[in-house]
Amino acid sequence: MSNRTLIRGGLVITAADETHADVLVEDGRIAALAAHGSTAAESWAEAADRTVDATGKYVIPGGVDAHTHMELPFGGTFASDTFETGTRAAAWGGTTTIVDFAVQSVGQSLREGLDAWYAKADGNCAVDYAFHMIMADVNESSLKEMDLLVEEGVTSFKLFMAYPGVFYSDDGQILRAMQRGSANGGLIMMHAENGIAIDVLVEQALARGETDPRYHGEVRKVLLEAEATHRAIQLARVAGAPVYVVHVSAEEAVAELVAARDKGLNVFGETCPQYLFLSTDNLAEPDFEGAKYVCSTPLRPKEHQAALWRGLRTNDLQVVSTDHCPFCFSGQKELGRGDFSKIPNGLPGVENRMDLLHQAVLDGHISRRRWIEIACASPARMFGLYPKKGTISPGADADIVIYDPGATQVLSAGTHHMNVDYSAYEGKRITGQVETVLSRGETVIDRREFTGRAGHGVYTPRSTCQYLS
Ligand SMILES: NC(=O)NCCC(=O)O
Ligand SMILES: [Zn+2]
Ligand SMILES: [Zn+2]
Repeated sequence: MSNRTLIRGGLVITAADETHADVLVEDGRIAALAAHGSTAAESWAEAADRTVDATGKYVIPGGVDAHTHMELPFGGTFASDTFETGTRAAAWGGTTTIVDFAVQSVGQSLREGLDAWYAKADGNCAVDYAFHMIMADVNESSLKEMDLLVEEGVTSFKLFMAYPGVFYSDDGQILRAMQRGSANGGLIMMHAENGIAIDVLVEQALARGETDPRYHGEVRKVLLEAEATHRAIQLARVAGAPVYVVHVSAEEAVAELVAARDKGLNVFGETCPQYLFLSTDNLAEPDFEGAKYVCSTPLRPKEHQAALWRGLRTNDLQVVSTDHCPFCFSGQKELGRGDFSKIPNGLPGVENRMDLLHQAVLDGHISRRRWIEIACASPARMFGLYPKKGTISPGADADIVIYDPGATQVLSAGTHHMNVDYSAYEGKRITGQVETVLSRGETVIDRREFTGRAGHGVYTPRSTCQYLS
């Protein structure tokens, strides 16, 4: 027997439309939409097993966070959210799909790395999940394996121009991976920073006794992000491949993307809430507090934010992901006391993205529909999940958030659900809050109570990029 939920009275917002409509959910999928009070909607009300009242609320697609690092090994420790805690926090924040990064270490096959990530996530997730593959060892054998992964639904590969000796690939390796991706449909995601030059500057800074967290931002220079972004784009052109630049933070890097896109190239960019809302002022906080804000690419001076917002409005940046990679201040960030280069890189944020971007709507940076586009629809299209994920339309998975646009909240480690002992946004006032969340029709947050379970979330294979022109 089928199971029917009716979501009544809300304003349905997708990337394309805003409509006053009721939404019928049947067996985990969206069955139909109809105007409030229409004959169809009234007939559903009689037949529904359950009705959710969304009067005065937004009815939006569940968020798609295309950049998370649950349990990532980094700098001698592990990101503090497991798939269980991290996906539960994602649900609390209105995100119903994450795309996490499986890691190939040097000397490993892609298969070994990917299987390890399947095992970490299996049976533990509260919301649906998929994987990108980090390639740390591009060689004949791993290049061949890319074809198999694309067939299996792992259709994107992150390469690093940074972190020599850990994840770094040289230009020849990058070109080869791009050529392979061009042939098999895999999308190359690029961490664009000149890591060789950065390591020289790190060594020189430490030799001068510059050990505080703020020097992390000073050595990872804007020019070295812009140079790497430019180089990544030129390599992609040579390979005839698209490229997606992750965690863009600098105005000069945005300019490289704009110039390439103006030429009609399939060059894409993602930024993250930390670059939109935080700055080098945070990195400079005294008493080692700046360590909470150490990530790469680094936070930039506030003046860069305008270019990021503009890029999001003009679609020169298509996606906002979190790069959620939490490390506790106590015991983890502290590994870098006396040497900023030993601070594990990454910020928590999977729970905060939808709210921060709603605040950006209220602050006039983006429209409501653009909020849904950059947080739900575009990441789904970019990574082959659309329209199953990222929208509210018949046939799509019933991943739905009832969002209260008038509720107020204060972000804090005292109330968040991420497994980390600080909030990067401590004390920030937000208007808007997730009220209820459905994941494939199951209620995982019910009027601000967690009703989900580890194991509800399923692995979701992806098709290739749906964003190419
Ligand atoms: N971004 C960051 O600082 N940590 C996670 C790893 C990466 O995305 O480069
Ligand atoms: Zn990165
Ligand atoms: Zn990352």
